[in-house]
Amino acid sequence: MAIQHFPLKLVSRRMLAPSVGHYAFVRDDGQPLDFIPGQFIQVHFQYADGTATKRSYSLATIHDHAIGPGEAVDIAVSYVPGGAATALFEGLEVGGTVDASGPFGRFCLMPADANRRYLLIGTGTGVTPYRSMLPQLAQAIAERGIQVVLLFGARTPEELLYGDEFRAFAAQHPDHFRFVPCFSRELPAPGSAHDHGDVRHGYVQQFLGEFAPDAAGDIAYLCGNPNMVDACFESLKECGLEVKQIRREKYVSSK
Ligand SMILES: Cc1cc2nc3c(=O)[nH]c(=O)nc-3n(C[C@H](O)[C@H](O)[C@H](O)COP(=O)(O)OP(=O)(O)OC[C@H]3O[C@@H](n4cnc5c(N)ncnc54)[C@H](O)[C@@H]3O)c2cc1C
Repeated sequence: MAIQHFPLKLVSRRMLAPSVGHYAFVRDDGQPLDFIPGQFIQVHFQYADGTATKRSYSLATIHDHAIGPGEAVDIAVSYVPGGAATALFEGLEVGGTVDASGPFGRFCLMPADANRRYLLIGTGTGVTPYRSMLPQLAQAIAERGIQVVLLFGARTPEELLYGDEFRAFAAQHPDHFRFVPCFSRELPAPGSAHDHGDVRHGYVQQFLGEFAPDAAGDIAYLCGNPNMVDACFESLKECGLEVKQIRREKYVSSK
């Protein structure tokens, strides 16, 4: 898939959590954006001294092929105190544009996968590739009857990005898709929206063993905080998964 350089115009934005924004752009050059769910784009800008820099953002768009002209190119941006791209995104108004390139990356579901189960593990905005993969997962459920476990690490219930959407998908596929939020700081209040039983209190890596990772049938995806990715990678290898069965995307700063 050819890498392209294109302008993105902001169409709308909303807060997903106190410090995470959902940004919906359209390509301002009227062209489609070919991508495979799980891939990311880069946003190019300059520091105050004029030095060029860029940051990477996973595509959150729920799609299973090219995003057509005028269709939304979605990303979720976590605001980092003092962050250069954070300042760019916080100051961006609807109608404003950013320079972007992409798509990049291989953190994707593979057509040749013959596994019985996907273990999808993410923290914070690291869950966005899985949002994008939902149509492909629905297809794999329909065609291959696969199981999917989504272990999503957030500090608090209000940081459960796209939680309603994942829960709705789980309700549509009750025998195949399990959504397990892990809250490191605070559990949902009894009776609140996220208080639906299948939640954990702690870090995602603490609960991997509960799902009995299985070298014979599993492929695991790890996305987000680099420490989480490393910890889960080691745990999964100890469970017998081969490196090729563990696909990783670390959200490191690309300054
Ligand atoms: C493949 C890939 C995909 C990515 N996808 C996303 C995505 O979908 N959404 C998203 O929000 N980010 C994503 N990131 C991270 C993103 O590219 C930026 O690194 C991040 O947004 C910080 O950029 P910034 O310019 O605001 O902060 P910077 O100016 O780069 O950093 C400012 C300060 O904050 C620290 N810092 C940087 N990142 C973090 C962090 N996450 N937590 C705490 N401190 C931090 C830095 O060390 C530095 O001290 C991705 C990274 C990669 C490599």
